Amino acid sequence: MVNEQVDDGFRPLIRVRDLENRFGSHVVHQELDLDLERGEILGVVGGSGSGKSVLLRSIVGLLRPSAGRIEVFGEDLQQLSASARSRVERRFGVLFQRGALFTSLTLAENVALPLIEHAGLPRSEAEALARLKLALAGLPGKAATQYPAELSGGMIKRAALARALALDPEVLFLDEPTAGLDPIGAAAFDRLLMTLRDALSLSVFLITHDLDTLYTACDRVAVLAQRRVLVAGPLESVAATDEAWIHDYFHGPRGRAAENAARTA
Ligand SMILES: Nc1ncnc2c1ncn2[C@@H]1O[C@H](COP(=O)(O)OP(=O)(O)OP(=O)(O)O)[C@@H](O)[C@H]1O
Repeated sequence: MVNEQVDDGFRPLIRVRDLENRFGSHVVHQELDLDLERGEILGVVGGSGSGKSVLLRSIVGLLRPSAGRIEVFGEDLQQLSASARSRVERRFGVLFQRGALFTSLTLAENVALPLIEHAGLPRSEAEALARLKLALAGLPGKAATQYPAELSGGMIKRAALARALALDPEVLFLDEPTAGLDPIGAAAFDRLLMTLRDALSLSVFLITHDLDTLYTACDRVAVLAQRRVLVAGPLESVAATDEAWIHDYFHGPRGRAAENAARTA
């Protein structure tokens, strides 16, 4: 694997080595290595079914890998006790592919839930803090009392982001956050992500099929193919890799359009 890392003298925040994930005889990952550096937005791309979401679930502790090592903040997740692991996992914020908000709760109640359940805050304080998180995610004040069904797709994504930020995470995991958004909404979400990364010193693991996001928001890109991370590095060097899927992805009509848009921006 080619893994051009940011040489800032620190260990990577997340270090995945020799990861294997299999479901029965279906091997999804084998000998997969990946680093997430502190403060970076890492774009994770790959064909449908290449194992991007499975990788995310392995790192955040929702799926036990078949083999390999996942170090987070310098600690090997498999070696930790359940309570130590849950302390590590509390430092993660996750936005899943379909947002996964509770439809029977208002946005403030949705965002307050982790604050009540995991931080033990009383409801009134949790909901006050939830309103701040919703504002941080760019939602107007009145959104706090609205239900998910009353909102546009873009607002739902922002609310899910607010919930992912509820416990002040250090690392944010996003699974296709701009899927289903119109190009203007997607570009606004990309800008919000960069602003939050800078303001909150976040590190971001971002699964995306959105080429514009890769060009505008990501510091590095990792390509999943052939059960592993085939290449990881700055976008220009990844796009120049001589491999059929990578070539078609970055140099097809959509890839060229995204590159031109980024150049003229
Ligand atoms: N719980 C599971 N049981 C069995 N197979 C699974 C399970 N979860 C994922 N898989 C399989 O693992 C493979 C990788 O799935 P994954 O969802 O990670 O792909 P992906 O790269 O995120 O795809 P997409 O871009 O379409 O979202 C798929 O073949 C999927 O069917």
